[in-house]
Amino acid sequence: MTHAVLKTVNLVKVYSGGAVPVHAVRGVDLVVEPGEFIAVMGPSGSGKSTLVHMLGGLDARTSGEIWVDGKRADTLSESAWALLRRKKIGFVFQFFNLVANMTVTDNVELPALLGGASPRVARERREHLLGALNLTDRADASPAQLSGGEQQRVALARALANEPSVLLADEPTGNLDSRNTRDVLRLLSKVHKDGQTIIMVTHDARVAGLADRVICLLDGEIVDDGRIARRRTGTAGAVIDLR
Ligand SMILES: Nc1ncnc2c1ncn2[C@@H]1O[C@H](COP(=O)(O)OP(=O)(O)OP(=O)(O)O)[C@@H](O)[C@H]1O
Repeated sequence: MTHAVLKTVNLVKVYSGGAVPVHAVRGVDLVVEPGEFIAVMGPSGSGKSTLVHMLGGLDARTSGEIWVDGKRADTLSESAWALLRRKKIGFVFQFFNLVANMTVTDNVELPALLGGASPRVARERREHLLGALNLTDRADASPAQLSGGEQQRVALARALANEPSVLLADEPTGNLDSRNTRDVLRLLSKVHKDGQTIIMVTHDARVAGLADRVICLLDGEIVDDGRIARRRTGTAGAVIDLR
């Protein structure tokens, strides 16, 4: 029997720094099976980013449990979380968050090296990813020399360099024009077909149409959780035309 890639039990986040506590996530129970592509939707302020950040250990939970690859994660120290993240979790954000003074090559190799890969393995993965993402000729560029779409593709390569158990994406196309959005979605769809588990926050119903399961949050609670029937071809690209 396979175990869940990610699991939460009664996960809660309260931001209590301000005058009034904000209950951002209220008791979320979630099981993510290997290979699922989940879109997280819901209105602004419904807790999407908070939930996904907690799943990756970027935001501490207030109470509840988080399990990553069958291991309890919410009780880990910050440094142990960082280690787990390097090995198991890839992140892509709306703003690309590349290291400005490093080349594309170094941006992509760094997480693999930090995750314990040998220089040879890091180089091989980088070559493969940049090739797959059509970025080989940009390998020596710095982020400032790249378009937004190219930067997001580099961010995707970086997030995948560790061969993570799960890719967490927070509005990955939120800052892109329609052509670059299509390119990034095509890539997400491709890695999903290759077996990558993905959880993606999006406001865009067309983007969510790529996923095979859509979770809707409202006021920090899951109010809908539905699997989308795939076409007979087995592709999930039923809503956005990725050709
Ligand atoms: N660091 C913080 N301190 C206090 N409150 C916060 C913090 N981060 C988020 N919040 C609040 O938590 C709630 C959930 O925010 P969150 O960003 O997770 O929602 P979201 O669904 O991702 O919104 P959006 O679609 O606008 O990005 C909101 O009320 C927000 O104002």
